[in-house]
Amino acid sequence: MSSQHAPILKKPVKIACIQLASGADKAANLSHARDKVLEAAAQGANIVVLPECFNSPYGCDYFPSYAEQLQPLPPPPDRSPSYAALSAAAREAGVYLVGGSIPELAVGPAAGEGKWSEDEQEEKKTYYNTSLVFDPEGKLLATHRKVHLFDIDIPGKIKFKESDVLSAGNKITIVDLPEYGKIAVAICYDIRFPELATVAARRGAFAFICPGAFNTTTGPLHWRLQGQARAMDNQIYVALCSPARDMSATYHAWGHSLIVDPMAQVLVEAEEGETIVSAQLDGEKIEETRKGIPLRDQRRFDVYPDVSAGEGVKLEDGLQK
Ligand SMILES: O=C(O)CCC(=O)C(=O)O
Repeated sequence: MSSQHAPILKKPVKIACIQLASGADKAANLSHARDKVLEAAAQGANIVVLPECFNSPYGCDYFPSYAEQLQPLPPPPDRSPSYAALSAAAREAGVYLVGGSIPELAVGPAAGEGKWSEDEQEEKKTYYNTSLVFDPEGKLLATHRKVHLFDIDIPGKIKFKESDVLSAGNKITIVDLPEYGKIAVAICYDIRFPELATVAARRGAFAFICPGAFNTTTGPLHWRLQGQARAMDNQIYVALCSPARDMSATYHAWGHSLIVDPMAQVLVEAEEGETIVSAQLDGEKIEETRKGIPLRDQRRFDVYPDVSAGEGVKLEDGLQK
């Protein structure tokens, strides 16, 4: 067996997606998320996923007022209560925690644009949609800033323009969970760009994990399909974690958190209310799928380029300090 075909998931792992009901009260959202993470852990989950923007309502109007400054890392609890809550929940529950996403505020040099005077720093505010990943000791393993901003306009249905407020991240995020192997983390609209999952899978990820908040227009058509497509193309597991739907909110999340196996079978799928869905992931299933349909040995990089290769791929290499 060549190293390319070595097992990519070292042992079976149970993953849980928490389809969280959040409201306008950030402290209440954080405390509720903690309870649900503990509940998922009590059900045997080793990796727990929260939804996109789990500490706030979702929408451009909310990003600045809910944003927290993460850098320099680690932030003290008064600067980032969400970081503190996620780290504590991961530790308390003893799980790897993909902390959905939160609006992040980067100020001055932390925004990555060089060095400014204090006055100038005040003016240089950059917002990101950022996911934080913690280990079972509560240590931050990685951050992912949403790479593809959700800017769409479907006349009469939905118009959304994250780029009015947010800046885009510029790294593909692959996180090593030492006991299990590598996962890829992306956020919502990122899933529509198949390169991210393909790069991650070809670089050894066993799962593509995507906190997301599709809506009642695109959700019914594309949410499950995107999950199955990324799983099928790459012969890996995919987990999509949505907020619960709240018809009193300005944005109506689709819900339907789901977990897909490497054959693109949906193992479990929620409806729209608050719930936890979970599934056992098994490296044997990945290997069996790849043996049966041996895409990995049949690619024609003499005919088209390998998107996962070369200097052009920008990976999260540690943390954005
Ligand atoms: O791609 C879609 O249809 C929805 C994406 C989205 O809601 C998001 O990126 O937050």
